[in-house]
Amino acid sequence: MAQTMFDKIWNNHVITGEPGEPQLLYVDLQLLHEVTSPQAFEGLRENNRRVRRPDRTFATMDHDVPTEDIFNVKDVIARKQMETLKANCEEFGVHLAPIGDENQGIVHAIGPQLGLTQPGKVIVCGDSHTSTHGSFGAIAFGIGTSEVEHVLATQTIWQAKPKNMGIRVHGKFQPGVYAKDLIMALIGQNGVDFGTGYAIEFFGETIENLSMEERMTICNMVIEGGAKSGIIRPDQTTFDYVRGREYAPQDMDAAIAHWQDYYTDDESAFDTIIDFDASTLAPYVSWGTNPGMAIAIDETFPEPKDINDEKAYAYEKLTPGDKPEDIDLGFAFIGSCTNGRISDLAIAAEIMKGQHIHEGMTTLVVPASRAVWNEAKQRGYDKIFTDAGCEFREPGCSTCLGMNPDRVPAGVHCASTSNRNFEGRQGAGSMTHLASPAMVATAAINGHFVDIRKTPVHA
Ligand SMILES: CC(C)[C@H](C(=O)O)[C@@H](O)C(=O)O
Ligand code: SF4
Repeated sequence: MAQTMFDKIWNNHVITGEPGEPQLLYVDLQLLHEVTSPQAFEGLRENNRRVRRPDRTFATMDHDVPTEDIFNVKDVIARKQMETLKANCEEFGVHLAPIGDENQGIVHAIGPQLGLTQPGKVIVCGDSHTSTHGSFGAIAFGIGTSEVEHVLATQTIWQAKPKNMGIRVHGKFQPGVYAKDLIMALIGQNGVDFGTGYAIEFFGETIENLSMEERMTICNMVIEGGAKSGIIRPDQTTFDYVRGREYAPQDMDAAIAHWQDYYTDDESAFDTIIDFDASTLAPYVSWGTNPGMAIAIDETFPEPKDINDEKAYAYEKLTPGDKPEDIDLGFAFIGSCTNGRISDLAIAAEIMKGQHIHEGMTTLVVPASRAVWNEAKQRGYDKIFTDAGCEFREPGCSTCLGMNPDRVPAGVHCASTSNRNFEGRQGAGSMTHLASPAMVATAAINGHFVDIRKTPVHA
């Protein structure tokens, strides 16, 4: 029977258990952050256990980082979580990239950047956007804190195998359309649960032509469409990205040969397939309180179809029939594990160069990692952003969620490159509108969204 890449990597990691039932998988890499690891370490301590493979475990700090003044953690809970992570990593011998460290950053940015994220691996983290790492041709998914403890203790995890969905994408993006729009459109058109029970492999010419960073954006958000994982076949783009990174395989040629063993046999291996034409895709903007409530920039807000839509309109203070241009923005956020990498900042910088953000707008540009921060400074983006009236911050999750001081005030609409627009996500009473970095940068300048296909600047 034909097998997908997901099936093959899965089968190669099964330790015990029958097909069709939960199986025990070997875990190649566990990433940790300060929010979901404290109880897991506490559990180890209580049971007098150690970390089974510290060399396959890597920790960083991201969610709680105060990006304006990183060493001045005023919030008591945040400080406690970070101090606890540091103490736990010391006690259990786990490598930690703390605040200020060259390798620190959002956990889903640093895995790829360090070469820890590789094709063929099973990668877990106590964080839902772990799906990001699947863009390298790995099985990657988020787990709960009790599972974090299980993996720390045993380097294994019990899992029921999801079904396989293939999303075949063809056609070239119009200028001003990006990977973010592709994944937002898939969720906007198919709903926040279309992927439930599935691992999704993205393939086709459009995907093959994307950079690794764009592929990461797509897999990052599959979880918002309900999927367990996203996965993309590793190719030359992947190999070139991994090669030479700190934790990359010593013998890349042997590794590449091995990774190619995992390729999906043929399309009959998928339980279901969706076709998507990228050539007619427009930039997307979310209007509501989940990522499925999103439309193309040239559409109008839909009539509410259920009570959830009605509630979303009431929360967002928007009216069906209005357009994304009508949203009166007060805040813009460029960052997060979805769109806080160097190529995202490059696009935003290109647009912001010589421009100024709209009067009354607050705009935060927050690199996903220290390495991105360094690179952005080297390229002079920090100056472009500050000259344009933005704040260029230190790396962390920042305004993606209100766990640190970078919050959107109540009643303010925020154009955001992040991945979730839930009620209060960016601060109590804040209203989030998800979009690509180019859309958000342009919106910051205009004070409202515009159809960037009609503006001259596209990076
Ligand atoms: C804090 C963490 C558990 C959470 C997640 O799992 O995704 C966060 O990263 C998020 O994006 O909401
Ligand atoms: S950047 Fe946002 S989505 Fe990503 S890990 Fe941090 S809080 Fe979660």
